[in-house]
Amino acid sequence: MSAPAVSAPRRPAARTVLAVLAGLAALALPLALPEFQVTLLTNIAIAALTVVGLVLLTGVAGLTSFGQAAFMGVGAYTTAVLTTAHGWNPWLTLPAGMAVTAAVALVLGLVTLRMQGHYLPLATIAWGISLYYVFGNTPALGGFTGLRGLPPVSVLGVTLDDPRRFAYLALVFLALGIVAAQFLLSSRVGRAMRALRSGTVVAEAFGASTFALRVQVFVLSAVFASAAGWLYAHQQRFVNPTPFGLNVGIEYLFMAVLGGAGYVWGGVAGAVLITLLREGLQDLLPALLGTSGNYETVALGILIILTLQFARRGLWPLLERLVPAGPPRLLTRALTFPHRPLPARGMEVLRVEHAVKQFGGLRAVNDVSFTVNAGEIVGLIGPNGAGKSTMFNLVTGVSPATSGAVTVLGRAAGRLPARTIHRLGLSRTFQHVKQFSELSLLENAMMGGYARARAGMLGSLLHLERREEAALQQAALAQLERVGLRDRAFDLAGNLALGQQRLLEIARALVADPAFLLLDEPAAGLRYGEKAELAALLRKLREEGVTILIVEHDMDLVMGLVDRLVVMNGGQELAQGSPREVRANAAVREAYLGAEVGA
Ligand SMILES: Nc1ncnc2c1ncn2[C@@H]1O[C@H](COP(=O)(O)OP(=O)(O)OP(=O)(O)O)[C@@H](O)[C@H]1O
Repeated sequence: MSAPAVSAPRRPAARTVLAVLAGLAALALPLALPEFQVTLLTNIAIAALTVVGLVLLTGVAGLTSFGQAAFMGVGAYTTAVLTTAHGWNPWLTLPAGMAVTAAVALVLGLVTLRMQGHYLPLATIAWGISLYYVFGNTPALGGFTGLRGLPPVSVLGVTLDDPRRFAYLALVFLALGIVAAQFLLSSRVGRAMRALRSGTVVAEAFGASTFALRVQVFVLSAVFASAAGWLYAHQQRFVNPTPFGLNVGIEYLFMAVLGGAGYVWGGVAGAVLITLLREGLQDLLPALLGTSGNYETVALGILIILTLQFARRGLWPLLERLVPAGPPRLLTRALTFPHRPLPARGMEVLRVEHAVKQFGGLRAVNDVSFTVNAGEIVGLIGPNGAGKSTMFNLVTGVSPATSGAVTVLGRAAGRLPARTIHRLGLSRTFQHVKQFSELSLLENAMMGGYARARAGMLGSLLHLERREEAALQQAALAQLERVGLRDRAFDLAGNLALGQQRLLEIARALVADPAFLLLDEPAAGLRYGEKAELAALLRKLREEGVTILIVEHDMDLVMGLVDRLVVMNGGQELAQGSPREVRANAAVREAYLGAEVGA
């Protein structure tokens, strides 16, 4: 698929038309439906609001939570207590509930979000259960019988005590939640959140604090649930612990999974489907089976298993395929990012002194020392297992050296995290490409500019970072042009051949405007012509003053490109020098070069 012309005259995209129709239907439904179904519509909107928050947390950032219903409970109980016991106006208890929920989520998040793998979901189950019993066992919260007599919400003097009016309030909340979530996902913070799903390495390599991001998205999703809890409390005018228990939390997760946990509209679709199915099956199944019981829960369980089996990404991507996306739009009004001042030619950019990296009994890097000066291209070569990638990890802050010293751009890298080293001016590619295949080339490249922009989560939710975003788009397009991928900018990265994915990684690294570029086997998978273009690009970067350290096995490319070489073998430094000196070195020829590159 080639890039659609950005300036082409636009008709409204099919998806926009459908979204407008959905909006109009939502406006008409509270008036058109019988009252019982209007309440069902409100229930769907409330559930969908919670699930949209869960999509951001679970589907986008990859943090599975079974405890969202408990956060709804915090919002619901806060408004229940403040309105009934203290006479607060519900419009004041909404932000109060959000603040209390955010505080609870912050504490829980700080304690649990460092956990990896299965431990985090288990922790969410633990506090989901705990909060339920806190609600039920606290006399001031009415115990298991709950609190009643909550006042109705009023808007501009109109009391929303009628289900039809209340449905509009719930729909407005849901619409705001959907818009804010979409805004967030199309921002630099949203892209970094997506990167969290595949671990921390890429996000940290481009300057994001992954722990801070995890905490932020966790708190944000809890705040979505809190707003839903406030709605629920004022819809029912009564709260008790039952709707905030673990089984309800699990059902919200099912909604996200069924609809499509990676998609905001998938979360909404899941909430609609499960609520309607539960309602429909509750009557239908006992009639069919001739006996009463909660058979609808069994049926929904089977449906979830089938979804996990046959449509892991949920139903939304299947629906999306039916409706073509509109032409991509680029932002226009961009601010200007300042260029990073480059170190003066010849200044030391990297100093590695007696570096050792020990893995158990293995010394992957064993007493290696070398320097890289500004404006040079230095090649790090050696046979497989020589320790080159391990050395990259020491320099980039992925893992600290066991002993020895690494100084990058004037700072002792020691135990600095990768994000801090990146912000000094170092940018990198990976030996095993780390792309986000569901994002476009443009979005992938824009990730490289994370540290150049400032907007945080709040600014992104409110779309206040558009000029910064436009600047990131421009920077990304310029670098895609440089690596020859500009005309595929709107294609999905997953459609690229391996060689092109490597070029995309180089573009992403360049969007950061680096002073020091580390390339890990950039030519692997490239065709002959592409390799020549890569070499020309790297020479051009050197002319511009960028310093480059390159690990590469293609000796034709390396020998014609680099100023100096560092040769490693078995974790040790075997030789250093110009390509000519290294070619002539007998030990290097024996260990690595062999006869193929005769002196
Ligand atoms: N995290 C780790 N734990 C244990 N051993 C490791 C780890 N990372 C690397 N090693 C080992 O350290 C040695 C050096 O590996 P490294 O990947 O740095 O070599 P390399 O020169 O990059 O090789 P290649 O060219 O194949 O990528 C290998 O024996 C490897 O198995």
